[in-house]
Amino acid sequence: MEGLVPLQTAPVRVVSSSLYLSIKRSVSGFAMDTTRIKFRAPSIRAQQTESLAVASSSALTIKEWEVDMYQNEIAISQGIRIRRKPPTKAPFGYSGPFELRLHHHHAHSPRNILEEITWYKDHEVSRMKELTPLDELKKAVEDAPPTRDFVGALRMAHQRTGFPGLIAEVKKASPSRGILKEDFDPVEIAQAYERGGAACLSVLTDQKYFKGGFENLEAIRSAGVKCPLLCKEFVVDPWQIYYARAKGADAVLLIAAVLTDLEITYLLEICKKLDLAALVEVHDEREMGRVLGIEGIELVGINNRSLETFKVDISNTKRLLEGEHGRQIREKDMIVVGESGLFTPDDIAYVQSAGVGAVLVGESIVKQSDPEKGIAGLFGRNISQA
Ligand SMILES: O=P(O)(O)OC[C@@H](O)[C@@H](O)c1c[nH]c2ccccc12
Repeated sequence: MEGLVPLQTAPVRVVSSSLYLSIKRSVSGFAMDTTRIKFRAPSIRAQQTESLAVASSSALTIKEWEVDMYQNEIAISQGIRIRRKPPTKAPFGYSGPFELRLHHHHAHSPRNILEEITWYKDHEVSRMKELTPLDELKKAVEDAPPTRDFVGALRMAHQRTGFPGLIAEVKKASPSRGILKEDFDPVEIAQAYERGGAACLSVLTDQKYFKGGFENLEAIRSAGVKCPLLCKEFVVDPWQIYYARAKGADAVLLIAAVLTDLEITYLLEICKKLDLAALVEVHDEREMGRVLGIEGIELVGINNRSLETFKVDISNTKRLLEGEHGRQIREKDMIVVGESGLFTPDDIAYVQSAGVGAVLVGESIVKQSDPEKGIAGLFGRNISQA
């Protein structure tokens, strides 16, 4: 946590600035005062305006490039391999303090699927923001009905059944498994999950890679499903949190492999403000260590699938809960969610004995012609009643 600015000085003003830009300004502490550059122009004489504008825009381009580079430096220092944007060439041949680093940024194509999704998301979000600016979302959020208690629902289900609380996933397809269900009716699936005893639901909202959508989230909510809903997205910008809340989410996913510690801290703060639960997802020891250093996390997900290689190994959950990390998790009373690759009652028993209080399951139950029965098959008994 060293190097973090206290939250009150971190920029809470998210209007029209991307998360990573605003955060990085505060982290690296250098003066990137774009407002000043812009505001100075009108006050000078007309014939100077144009050349100044050119100079300012070069200065701005350089500063923006530097900001990206600083962002990468911070991420690299935290062991984050996912680059948040395709690296661009240094503007005007300028390399600043990064001369020695530049050879790391040659690859202009994504190195793995998570990086590809993250780059695409950045692009998608900037387009969506133009259609629905943050101010508009803020108004929608004010009028939105209150959220339902995601964490409470998991704890209650655990008490009621003696099994880890189930987050059942409404997922049509994935980059690793292709189409999971052709005749996909999100509302029907959600209702079947609820009847089958799911504590909460996870709804994929990514269109391009998972064939999901925010319309599914909205439709499930307005169909009267009572289970709290997790918006399963690749969050790279605070705008997405407001959007998820406006579309009926009760919780959002934050992936530690793509977000720096400060970004997670900042996004958690926004979730708190909007009454949303946050599921912070890790895949390895390093990410688990980082997440344990961040205050205020109630739900930590251990993904058994690598989003870089697609390799699935459920012993990942056990490994990450051993030793010092497991001790800290118990001490903090966090709920651990075992995620991905769970198919049988033995799999459930295995991750339960490793220490999870909840599981996130998609493929094995969504594929069934009757997802309600799929849940009973997964647990080895009907969990819809006590
Ligand atoms: O279908 P599975 O193997 O049961 O996995 C569900 C869920 O864990 C998986 O969809 C998931 C976990 N973390 C993610 C992050 C993004 C997209 C998807 C995921």
